[in-house]
Amino acid sequence: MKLAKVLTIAGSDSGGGAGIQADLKTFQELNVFGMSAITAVTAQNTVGVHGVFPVSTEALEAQMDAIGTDLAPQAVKTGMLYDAERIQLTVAKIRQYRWNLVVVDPVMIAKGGQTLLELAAIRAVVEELLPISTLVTPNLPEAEFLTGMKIRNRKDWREAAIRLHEMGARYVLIKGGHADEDVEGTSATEAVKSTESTDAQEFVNKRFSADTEDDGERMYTNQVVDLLYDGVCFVEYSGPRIHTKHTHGTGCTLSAAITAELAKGAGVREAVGTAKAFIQAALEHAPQLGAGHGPTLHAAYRLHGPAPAAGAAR
Ligand SMILES: Nc1ncnc2c1ncn2[C@@H]1O[C@H](COP(=O)(O)OP(=O)(O)OP(=O)(O)O)[C@@H](O)[C@H]1O
Ligand SMILES: Cc1ncc(COP(=O)(O)O)c(N)n1
Repeated sequence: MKLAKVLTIAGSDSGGGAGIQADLKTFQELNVFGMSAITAVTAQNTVGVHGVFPVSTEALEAQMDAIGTDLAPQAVKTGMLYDAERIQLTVAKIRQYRWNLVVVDPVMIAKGGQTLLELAAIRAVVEELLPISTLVTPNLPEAEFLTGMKIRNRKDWREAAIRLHEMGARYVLIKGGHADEDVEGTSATEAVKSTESTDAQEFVNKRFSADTEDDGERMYTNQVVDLLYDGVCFVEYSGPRIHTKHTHGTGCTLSAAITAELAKGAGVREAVGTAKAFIQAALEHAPQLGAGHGPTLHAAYRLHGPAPAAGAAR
């Protein structure tokens, strides 16, 4: 059988747990041929992000052209795109080369709170990236940023998915890793307050004014649930919450696994189920590295098999 080719357009994580490194490890584990276009280099370890160095737009364009003119990928994933200029360039190349299976992980803020996407670029994510995406995979704070609404309960969660679908994403997966946090104090609202860009403040504040009443069902605590919406149906993927601080790169790994499965021909529902089992196993067997938030074990799904009860859709 022909080997499926997959491209990740994302930032490099020197610590190896997230970004390009997590994506390529995941692609390898799921038997697809991984390729990369690097948007920014981060100096990062389990303790935090110590530096962010954007790659020139010329260098980013040259990487995407090199792949587009020779190694046509079956599916593409975007991760940390850093700013509006790099988002616009990425969208232009996706259109030029007709890459039409596109998984967008709208990476904005690292687990440690450091900004990985300039706030002024949120407008470009909404207006340019979402309309060309097959699937968008925000975590809860990112879903709040993109929709402008607070997500306090399961009713809000579904409402946010509907809004993201209306904004142009064909499928929406809102991940629940952050559902055990204090929703009032999410990094989304805190980050808006601290930004120096008035354009970003105006844009995000306007979006946050569309608030909803807190009258829905409560969030989940013992389970981690990811919610998929296709414009008609909701599907929940549920697995036991693993109580660990080693969750660095879980979002990158999940979306990379989905991309790999789509490239091999799976449908979105099936691909998300496999990816959820992949990340569950990777978290359960996290190698306990570093002094801070360590990485997961990307080889765990192959070495130990899918974790029981992971990836169950209902
Ligand atoms: N403690 C946990 N136990 C089990 N599954 C988890 C846990 N934390 C996250 N997950 C799973 O990991 C995936 C990523 O979820 P999360 O909401 O943490 O995304 P994220 O914040 O984008 O990740 P990151 O920013 O670390 O890359 C989801 O499939 C989620 O269900
Ligand atoms: C280059 C890069 N891309 C993505 C993330 C998000 O991962 P996390 O939220 O676990 O820090 C990251 N830290 N670094």
